[in-house]
Amino acid sequence: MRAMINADPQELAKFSELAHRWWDPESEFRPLHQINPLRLQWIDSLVPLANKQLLDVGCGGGILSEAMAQRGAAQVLGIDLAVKPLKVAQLHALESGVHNVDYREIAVEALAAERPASFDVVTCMEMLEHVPAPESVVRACTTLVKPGGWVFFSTLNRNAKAFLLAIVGAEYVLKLLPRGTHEYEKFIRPSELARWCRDAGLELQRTRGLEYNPFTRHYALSNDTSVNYLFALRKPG
Ligand SMILES: C[S@@+](CC[C@H](N)C(=O)[O-])C[C@H]1O[C@@H](n2cnc3c(N)ncnc32)[C@H](O)[C@@H]1O
Repeated sequence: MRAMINADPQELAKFSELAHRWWDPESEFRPLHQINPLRLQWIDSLVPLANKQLLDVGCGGGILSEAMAQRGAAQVLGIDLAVKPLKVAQLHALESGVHNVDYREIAVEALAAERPASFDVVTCMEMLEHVPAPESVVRACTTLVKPGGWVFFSTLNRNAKAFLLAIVGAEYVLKLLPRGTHEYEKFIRPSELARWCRDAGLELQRTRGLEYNPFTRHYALSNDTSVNYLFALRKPG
């Protein structure tokens, strides 16, 4: 019997369908391209990535995985369950001549059973709001990181402002994202994510918000976690 996989096939199909545009900075993936230098810089400032073993969970087309590899990581493994984005990621790394990144189609829970305590840093960005049981992803990421290592999550908060900005604004008014990209019920309050992390055995170190300015069309890190936010956590050593 096949084990139950913690994934929504419609979500995976959605990302596969758009995969060929992943690296087009003017496509639906423009927001990921824009936030990438900000999150990369923040992560690298907390835990210098050079010579580290990194895991990027829900890596998609590899925007963050490849950037972390280029920062000098010893090795980056990007995993996802959508096949086409992984192929795009692989091809892009080949074209960029980046050799210290690998991609694999495997559930994070399965990798946790295979390679516990193997990574210095685990990143899982903009992914938790697309899975049926995000707390299971949090537990698996905790298993995968070495004692003393760091885990980073980013996701969307669940409140009226996030609904207005991340769904009505981004999908319907500004059309930054295709309609149906996000489902409000799957958004996660910081208090919920903090509880799952605590229960898994992670200690919260820092929280940052990500703000979008529709006039300048730019993102910035801020203290406002009401829409998009990031957590930096550590597994006790
Ligand atoms: C919005 S994209 C974010 C991609 C990347 N993490 C980034 O921030 O640049 C969400 C990704 O999560 C992946 N995803 C959704 N459900 C997943 C699951 N259950 N396991 C692994 N990846 C999943 C999708 O295929 C997609 O690549």
